Amino acid sequence: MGLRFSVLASGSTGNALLIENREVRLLVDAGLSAKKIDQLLASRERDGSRIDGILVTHEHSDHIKGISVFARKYQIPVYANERTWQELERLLPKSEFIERRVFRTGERLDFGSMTVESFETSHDAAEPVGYRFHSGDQILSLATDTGYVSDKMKALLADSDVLILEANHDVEMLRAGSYPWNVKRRILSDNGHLSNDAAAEALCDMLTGRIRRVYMAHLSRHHNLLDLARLTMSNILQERGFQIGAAGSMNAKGVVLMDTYHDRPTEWDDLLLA
Ligand SMILES: O=c1ccn([C@@H]2O[C@H](COP(=O)(O)O)[C@@H](O)[C@H]2O)c(=O)[nH]1
Repeated sequence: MGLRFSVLASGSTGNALLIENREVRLLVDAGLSAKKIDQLLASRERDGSRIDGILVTHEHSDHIKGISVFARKYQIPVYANERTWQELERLLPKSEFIERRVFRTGERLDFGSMTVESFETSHDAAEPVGYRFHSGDQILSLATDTGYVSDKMKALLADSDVLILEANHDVEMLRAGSYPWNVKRRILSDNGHLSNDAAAEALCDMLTGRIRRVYMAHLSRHHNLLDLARLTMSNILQERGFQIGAAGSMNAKGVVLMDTYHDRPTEWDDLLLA
């Protein structure tokens, strides 16, 4: 059954991903106000009353800010692993009124005809995860907020039709930027965020034939630019012999690099399309 998704918002001002097939609709993270999430959903002609679950990647505010209000307003169950739940219970207002579901890291959960699998990422949160969504023979994977892509992650992510992958910063922009040194050190660490170069290097190991599109996600507004991320990643990939396909081209050869935005959703992506 066909999967489609829209990255509703991506970056440290708030993250949310909408994914659905004909029967099931899920949100991953709700890191913006509930009002803003309502607006973003409306712009994709959806609303909160038909969301079957909210999956949480980790407890940082840009991933959970709107969860409490949104989940309670529409009575949507929230899924996270045990250690993330411990943090959510501490951080979220009125968390006792949220429908609490445990999604253990590494397990698969069936949501009707959609199966979701979580996997460990490398970030300075209690138990951060990424997710893979299976519907029929289609797979979408999401890996943001990770300072490092392990071989285990690479093997999972390589087996995806479409990948949403963090490309947070340009290393030189970050080094020259105004963040305090301890913040820069954190971002650059294995428990921080992937740079454009690191994302491309990891991608080189993952482009083994299946991945057709990669969404460059969680870009810093201070230390990155969409064009710079695209150029840096394209250069590295092309140097290694990979072809970069044209966005929007139905018969794109090679991998297509796609944009995400802080403040507006991406167009629907039907995984079935070439
Ligand atoms: O003063 C700050 C600014 C940012 N952070 C954290 O750094 C990373 C990257 O942020 P970008 O906005 O993508 O540049 C993110 O995790 C922020 O939360 C910070 O800790 N302190």
